[in-house]
Amino acid sequence: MVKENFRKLCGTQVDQSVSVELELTDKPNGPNSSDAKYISWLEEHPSALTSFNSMMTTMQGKQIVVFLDYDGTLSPIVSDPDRAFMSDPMRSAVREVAKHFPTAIISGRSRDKVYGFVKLDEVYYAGSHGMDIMGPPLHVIKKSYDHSKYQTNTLDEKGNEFTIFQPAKEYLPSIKKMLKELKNRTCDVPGALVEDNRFCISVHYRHVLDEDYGMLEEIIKDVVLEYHPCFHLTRGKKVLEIRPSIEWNKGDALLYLLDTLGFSDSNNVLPFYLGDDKTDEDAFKVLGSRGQGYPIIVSTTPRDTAASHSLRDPSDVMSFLLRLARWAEGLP
Ligand SMILES: O=P(O)(O)OC[C@H]1O[C@H](O[C@H]2O[C@H](CO)[C@@H](O)[C@H](O)[C@H]2O)[C@H](O)[C@@H](O)[C@@H]1O
Repeated sequence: MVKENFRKLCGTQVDQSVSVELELTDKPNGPNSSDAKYISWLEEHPSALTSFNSMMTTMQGKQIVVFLDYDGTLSPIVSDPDRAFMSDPMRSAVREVAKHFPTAIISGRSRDKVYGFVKLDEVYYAGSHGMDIMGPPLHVIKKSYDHSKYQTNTLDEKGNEFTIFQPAKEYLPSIKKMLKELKNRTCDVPGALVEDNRFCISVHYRHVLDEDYGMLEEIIKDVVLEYHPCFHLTRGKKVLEIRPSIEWNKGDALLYLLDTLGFSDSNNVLPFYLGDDKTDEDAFKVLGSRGQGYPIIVSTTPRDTAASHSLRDPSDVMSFLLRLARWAEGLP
């Protein structure tokens, strides 16, 4: 019964890191079958580097806005989540892009943690899968978004004005309780790591032995069921994430930021969204349904995706950002 409920909570989502592993080891048609699959997938999701010039032909007269995921996009996936540092060259590339175009980072991490990794004041940040947004000050731009209940205008330490938008504010007391409970109950599962992402919680199992995984899953589903239906569970790369059950995801965060930047109904905006994980698919779909911009998936393996284009890894992402910045300067 509990298991059934747990399946309901998780939906039919598949842990992509698991499917990637299967893909790499299961090569029924010989050693090159995964390469062949990747090549045919590339035909449907061409590289944003090789398609760069043709993409740019649609840019004329349009305002580019750049949205970036963090883990797996601006920083490679590493075994210790606290050490997913951004390289200096990547930081420079993001800084270059942000000089020319409004740029935002939308991550599952807490906003403070992403800022701690990126350390750039010239970009906007949306943490907790978009449930904690630091965006442009609302009084200076056209505002068509009515979420004043969750918005506050404020100043940063340097006196810059900005707006904080937190649509899951009222869930904070429950999240704190869950966090404590999860930390207490998982401390006997070797390798399990509970990460506080402020408006959501990640439980990492990358270092949990296969034989202990079931026990960890049982603990998490017990805790989530206690708070169900106010919270639900989603899956990422070797991580289970507990999130408030509000209708708000990275796609909504993208729309909110476009709106606060003054582009809610504009046909003259061209958003790029670069991301590697399932949660980024919500943003890809939003761009698809607006029929605007370029959703770009970062992946070395073929994946089911709503993205139109692809990049292989963070190093490709860096090349793409530098190319975009050069294009803005009128350089080839
Ligand atoms: O939306 P994102 O910025 O992509 O954040 C999603 C999750 O990323 C982090 O976990 C993932 O990256 C870790 C570091 O490379 C890796 O160790 C882990 O296995 C991955 O799942 C982050 O720690 C999570 O809290 C985010 O939700």
